[in-house]
Amino acid sequence: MGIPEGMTAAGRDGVAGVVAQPSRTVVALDFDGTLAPIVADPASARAHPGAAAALAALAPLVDSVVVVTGRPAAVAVEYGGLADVPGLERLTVLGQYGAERWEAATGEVVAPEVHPGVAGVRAELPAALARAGAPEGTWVEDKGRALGVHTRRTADPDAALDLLRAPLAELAERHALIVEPGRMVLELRPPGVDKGAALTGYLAERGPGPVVYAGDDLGDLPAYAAVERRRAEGLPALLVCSGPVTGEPPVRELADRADVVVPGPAGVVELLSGLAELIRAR
Ligand SMILES: O=P(O)(O)OC[C@H]1O[C@H](O[C@H]2O[C@H](CO)[C@@H](O)[C@H](O)[C@H]2O)[C@H](O)[C@@H](O)[C@@H]1O
Repeated sequence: MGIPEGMTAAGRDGVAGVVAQPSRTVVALDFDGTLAPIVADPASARAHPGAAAALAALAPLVDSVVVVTGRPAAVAVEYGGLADVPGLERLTVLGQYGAERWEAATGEVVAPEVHPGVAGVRAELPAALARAGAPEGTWVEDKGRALGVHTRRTADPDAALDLLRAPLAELAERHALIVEPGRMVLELRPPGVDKGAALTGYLAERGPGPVVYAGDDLGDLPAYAAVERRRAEGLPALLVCSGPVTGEPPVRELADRADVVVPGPAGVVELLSGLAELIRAR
């Protein structure tokens, strides 16, 4: 059975709600650290080998499945192997914290104009990193409408983050961007969107019903808050924290608010499979 022990009472209510009303249930999932194991090189990240199959088994049983990610939507689709998968014909991917939207039905990404501040940050970032003394291994991920500064491959990733936080905040602010902190990364991105707004907008489209959300990082906290608001309205919900399997500590704020902490993407895949099993067995 893929439903882990030790879930909160509210989480058990969430599971019961999903099983009672699958056709009204939205299943929302983060990508890196939740569907895809964390790896040192962001370009090498790929979904857990069982992820697409678990999603494809669950999707026809529920209202909808949506991936809500900081990645560009097209990148999550590619790294997730999520295009042209039987069972995932209705999949939605909300990328760049909700700024982009990809639908399996069209295979296209819809997104607004790139924020003008991104070009300025892109131009100034190398000099800003040099001035700040960014250690060897600091790596910039250019996501088109945002830039991520990764420290995972430096000798001391946390110290590197501490060193870079203030200079990157100053650079972002001068170009009207914000800094989104994550697991060994500081992302300079436009304000006005986050996973909470993205998920709230998506849930409003789908109507009232149970919701499952799984995430692993600070950027998932606004989505947790969106789910907690639904729960306060009396709708069943299940909050899942995908705990790190890399040796790093879990994101405490997330683990403390989750109904259950599972061991990384393998645990998420098992839980999704367990939900599908329970729905089919009802
Ligand atoms: O919202 P997510 O799907 O969780 O995306 C958040 C960021 O994830 C990626 O970085 C993280 O995963 C990398 C690959 O495992 C890892 O090397 C890095 O340390 C993590 O922070 C991605 O590179 C970013 O673009 C996403 O915004």
